[in-house]
Amino acid sequence: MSSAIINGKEIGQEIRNAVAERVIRLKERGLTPGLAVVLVGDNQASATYVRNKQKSCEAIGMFSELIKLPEETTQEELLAQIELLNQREDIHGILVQLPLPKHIDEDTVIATIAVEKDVDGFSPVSVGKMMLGQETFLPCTPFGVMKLLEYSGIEIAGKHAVIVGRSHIVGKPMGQLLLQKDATVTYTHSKTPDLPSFTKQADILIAAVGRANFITKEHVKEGAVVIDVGINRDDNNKLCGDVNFAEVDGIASHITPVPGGVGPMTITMLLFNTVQAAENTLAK
Ligand SMILES: Nc1nc2c(c(=O)[nH]1)N[C@@H](CN(C=O)c1ccc(C(=O)N[C@@H](CCC(=O)O)C(=O)O)cc1)CN2
Repeated sequence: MSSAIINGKEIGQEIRNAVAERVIRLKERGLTPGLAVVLVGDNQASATYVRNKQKSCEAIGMFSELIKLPEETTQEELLAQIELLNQREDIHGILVQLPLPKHIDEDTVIATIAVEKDVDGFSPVSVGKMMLGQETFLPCTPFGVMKLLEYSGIEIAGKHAVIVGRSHIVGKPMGQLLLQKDATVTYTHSKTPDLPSFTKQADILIAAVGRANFITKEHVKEGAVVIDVGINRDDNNKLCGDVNFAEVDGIASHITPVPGGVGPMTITMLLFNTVQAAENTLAK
């Protein structure tokens, strides 16, 4: 029997509808949530993601502004732009699209975003608060995965979650969020020896390693929930995840497809965080 598909497009749309209602309420109070999207350089994939983010904002009545800077922008110029956005009252969320050109230090740039506008949840203060379980903006991709599990009725407490990948924006926070919901969490990565001996123990397997079709049937326990965070191109330039879907389908109880699984949730949770940031300004 095939695995149940966790449909990120459908779940994302349901959440976006609820976020759109919150935008209407804010506008009734004279406040339009505003997102600034900063894109540096000519990365084509980044340009597409940024366009999608702006379209998604418009679709639910939010304001978005694109700050498009050339590849040769200096770090100082970029930091000055962020400082200006930090001051603007019509901008509630700021995101700097990653990756940045090599001559710019991502950590320094992210740390410059005001924490109350850090809707990507990447700044050291946001990450620290998340680790402590304090209220803050959660990074959009792991936050989206938590929503996928919740909307699919998947129990987390007491389950063994195995994360493959240890990036700052997905793997590390993912483990923390699952831990906060009482999962037992194991972190693994591309250099873990005998990886299948770990992944085979997973009730919930999160693949966030960034390698096309890396997770095969030998990695997956019968009945596991498999969440594929990867966005890769295969040898035929076709979009694919970190999980070999054809092999794992039928072994997992539930699986996310690529495209249409985790990806749409990343933008959904960005909208969610930006509306929250706007609401927070009224609560002050
Ligand atoms: N500042 C940030 N930079 C980056 C982030 C991020 O969360 N914040 N994440 C990724 C890219 N990303 C958003 O920026 C992103 C990637 C993929 C998708 C998505 O919807 N994917 C679709 C397929 C899209 C396609 O056809 O190419 C899917 O999986 O269905 C959304 C957002 C790195 N940078």
